[in-house]
Amino acid sequence: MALVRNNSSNGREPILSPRSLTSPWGLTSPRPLTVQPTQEPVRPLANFPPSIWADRFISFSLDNNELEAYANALEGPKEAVRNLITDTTFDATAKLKLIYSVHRLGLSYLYPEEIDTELNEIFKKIDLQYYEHVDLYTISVQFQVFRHHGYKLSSDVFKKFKDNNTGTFTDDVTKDVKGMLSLYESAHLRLHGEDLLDEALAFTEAQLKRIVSTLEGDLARQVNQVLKRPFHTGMPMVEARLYFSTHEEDFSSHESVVKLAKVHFNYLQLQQKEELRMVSQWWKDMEFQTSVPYIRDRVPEIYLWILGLYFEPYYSRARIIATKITLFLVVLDDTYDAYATIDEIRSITDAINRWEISAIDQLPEYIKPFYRILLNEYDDLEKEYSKDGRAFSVHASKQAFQEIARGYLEEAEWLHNGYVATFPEYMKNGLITSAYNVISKSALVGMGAIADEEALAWYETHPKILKASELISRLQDDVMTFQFERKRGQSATGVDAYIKEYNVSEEVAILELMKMIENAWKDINEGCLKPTEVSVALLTPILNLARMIDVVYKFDDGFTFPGKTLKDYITLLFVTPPPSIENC
Ligand SMILES: CC(C)=CCC/C(C)=C/CC/C(C)=C/COP(=O)(O)OP(=O)(O)O
Ligand SMILES: [Mg+2]
Ligand SMILES: [Mg+2]
Ligand SMILES: [Mg+2]
Repeated sequence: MALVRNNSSNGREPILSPRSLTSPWGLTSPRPLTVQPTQEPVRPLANFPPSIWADRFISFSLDNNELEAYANALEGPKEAVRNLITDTTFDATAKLKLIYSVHRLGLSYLYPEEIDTELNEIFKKIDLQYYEHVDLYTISVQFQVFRHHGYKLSSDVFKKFKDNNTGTFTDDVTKDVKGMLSLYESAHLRLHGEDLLDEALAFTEAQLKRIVSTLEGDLARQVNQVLKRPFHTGMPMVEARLYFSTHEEDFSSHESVVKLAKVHFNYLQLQQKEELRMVSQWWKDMEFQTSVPYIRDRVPEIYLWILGLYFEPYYSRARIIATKITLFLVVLDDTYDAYATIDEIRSITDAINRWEISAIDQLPEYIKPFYRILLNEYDDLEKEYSKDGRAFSVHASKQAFQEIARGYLEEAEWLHNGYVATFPEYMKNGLITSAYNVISKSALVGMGAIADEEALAWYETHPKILKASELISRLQDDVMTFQFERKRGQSATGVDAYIKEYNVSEEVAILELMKMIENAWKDINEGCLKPTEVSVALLTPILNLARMIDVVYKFDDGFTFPGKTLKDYITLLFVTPPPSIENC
């Protein structure tokens, strides 16, 4: 029986034999597949670029005394900032500005109750009339700070900036760069039906682009930064570092805030470098580079992705677990998309569904080590978490992993049969292959008591906010990866399904998918407003997953080709020294 994928009937370019496969970046297949060309199947090799980091992060050596010293150094400024947040002599404007900065610096998780009490008090007394006499920048900061923390301040606060006669924003707005910048940030918190914010987003974006080259200093840096990526769609840790270096004027009058931010950056970097060392060492020890050399070798990138979900120090173990499981997903995805034959895919999927070590015999040799490691890791997790009654979370992650394998198989069957799914059919499977169900459930495993059975039951209802995050993942990835995937013979992307379903051009299909992504962001924003269905601690990773898709795929396929955005992020967080704490 020929172990060859049927790629001729899908109407796309046939996959070339490995011998003639030349990658877009000029490398020929590194695999020794040409040794027995008559017996070896034709594999859909992608020749993914290698890791840009090699073993760089393995050599890190944590000095526990240093980590402890930072932990101790955090205590003083932490209490000082708590006192600022609860200080009764601040007026509302000053208090909201402070809380805004604390949040943007990635510090609000230290004061959840205090911040909520303060905001609640101020929000109760808010009178929309008050905003009639307040400038655009101040209103925008207040709008954001309330929405960041789930308080639905009405977008009507911006109404006065529109000219009733022309229906557009007033000249005063156009002259106020800081105001526009802040309105642009605010607009990303928009909800369904907030047309004013839709308009504000388009207007401020156009205006800021028009004037950016005329600006200087911090303001120029701030505008360039926000145009690249606004805070709301960015990775919180990176946004905190950027905010610290370009918005000093916002918080420099509070010495304790400056000090806390600096020590916090230093503490977190040490902890995170150690976590990255651990997963890098594990990856090396598991010898994936030898057993599955055809995959995208992306340990720092996947660790970064998970760090994007949650950066709080107490989720250290949770990050390690979620990183490992996400790395398993990379192996699985690339095996299905860029190596295995359809028969092998069926057999691997079956083994993953059976989930028993005896199933290893049915697998092709190259995937056996992966299968063994997968089962071992989950076994270890089950043992570890049975002790405190949390094995349910491990089971949920495992089931989601089995489900995604079936989803990947479905895509492979479509491809094998030369079938382009209908759009609804594609989306049903696409939400599964978005990987965000597996990742978000796996993220719960190490989160501790907060991620209890009730939390999991909520996940199992497939809530709107999770669906939205999955949709953003699936479609933003498709929009940015479909050309590369199509060239290689894959046709299971949302772009192709949309074109087929609605008989539109590729450009129109992409625009429509981008609109769906925008709408999903509004679902996410709505899902984060009070009263929330579950605690903010459980919602935030879902919001952050959507943010990470924007980070990775806004400009290109940043995961397959990680030399731009992700390289910069990894360098900033794990290589560049944080702000020095000397003299503070
Ligand atoms: C789908 C997606 C963006 C998932 C994000 C979560 C994540 C880190 C999953 C691991 C697998 C992965 C990197 C898929 C993206 O590449 P790809 O374009 O090859 O994925 P595809 O084969 O599903 O299109
Ligand atoms: Mg893939
Ligand atoms: Mg895939
Ligand atoms: Mg893709």
